[in-house]
Amino acid sequence: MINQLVKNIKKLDAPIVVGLDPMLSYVPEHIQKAAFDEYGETLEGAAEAIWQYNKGIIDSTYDLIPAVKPQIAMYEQFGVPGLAAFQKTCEYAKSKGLVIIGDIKRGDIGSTSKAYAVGHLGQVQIGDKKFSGFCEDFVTVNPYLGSDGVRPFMEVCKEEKKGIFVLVKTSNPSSGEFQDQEINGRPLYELVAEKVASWGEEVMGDDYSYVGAVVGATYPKMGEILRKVMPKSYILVPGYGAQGGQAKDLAPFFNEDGLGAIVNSSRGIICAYQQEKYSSFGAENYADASRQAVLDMKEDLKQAFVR
Ligand SMILES: O=C(O)c1cc(=O)[nH]c(=O)n1[C@@H]1O[C@H](COP(=O)(O)O)[C@@H](O)[C@H]1O
Repeated sequence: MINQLVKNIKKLDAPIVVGLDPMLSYVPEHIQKAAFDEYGETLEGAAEAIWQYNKGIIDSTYDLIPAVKPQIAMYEQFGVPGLAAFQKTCEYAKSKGLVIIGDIKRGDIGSTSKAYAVGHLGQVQIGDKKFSGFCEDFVTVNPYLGSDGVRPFMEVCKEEKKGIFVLVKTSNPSSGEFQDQEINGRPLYELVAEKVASWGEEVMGDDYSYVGAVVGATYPKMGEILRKVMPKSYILVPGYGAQGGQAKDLAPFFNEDGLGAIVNSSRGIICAYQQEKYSSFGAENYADASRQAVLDMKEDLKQAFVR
């Protein structure tokens, strides 16, 4: 899948992933009304609303972007119907040729990580048959439990030719509380990055590894160091846009050839119609506003390559 992701990025000249993080308050009134008329103001109604909202965004952007990143928390808040909307969103995006990065941030003791990996990236054995519970191509993995919490994901990735993005330096304001702590004079995120590089060598695609990393756009200086520590790992870069990360700071995350990183924007794209800049589209045309926001992001990111 890493080969497919790189291929899509090259073809579209767009190192962009749209984060499908739907909150009910983002869903335009007319979509909410139709869903609630059909299912009532229930979990099912909310799940239908976020699915229809996602579908509109996918339909208006799939030809511009290589991948989407649905954040499972936004779906889980609506319980089982929400998870069904997550699955429907992943399947639909896949049918449009998009690579799916499931933002699930899992990681546990080995046997439990194995179940997460099988459920989201692999296939579960039932009797003589195997079934895919969910169908992502990549998932995000929390490395706090160490190698035995990550290796089960790597094993499934090897079998299924899928991939993971391991949290190395996250974009949030408190990320330094633990991640920047020094151990023998070196920050923890650098030690995690070294581990990512060595795990990555075990499961290589053509040019990049099945094991990628997450590094926040909000920490570009660290991004510069981490790019060098993990030369074969693709870096998923969240934090652009709504969290304040700017295109001018993104150059260090990329290699000289413009590859090596993919930048996520969730609210900046999916809620574009609620921003002053795109207000002329109106709620009815929210998906067109999202398309314009992707085109503007693509243009904006070109600054990252002006070194
Ligand atoms: O793994 C992630 O994607 C992630 C890591 C990180 O360090 N920071 C971060 O914001 N994210 C996710 O990226 C998305 C950012 O959303 P926006 O701030 O709306 O673009 C959310 O789904 C976050 O959960």
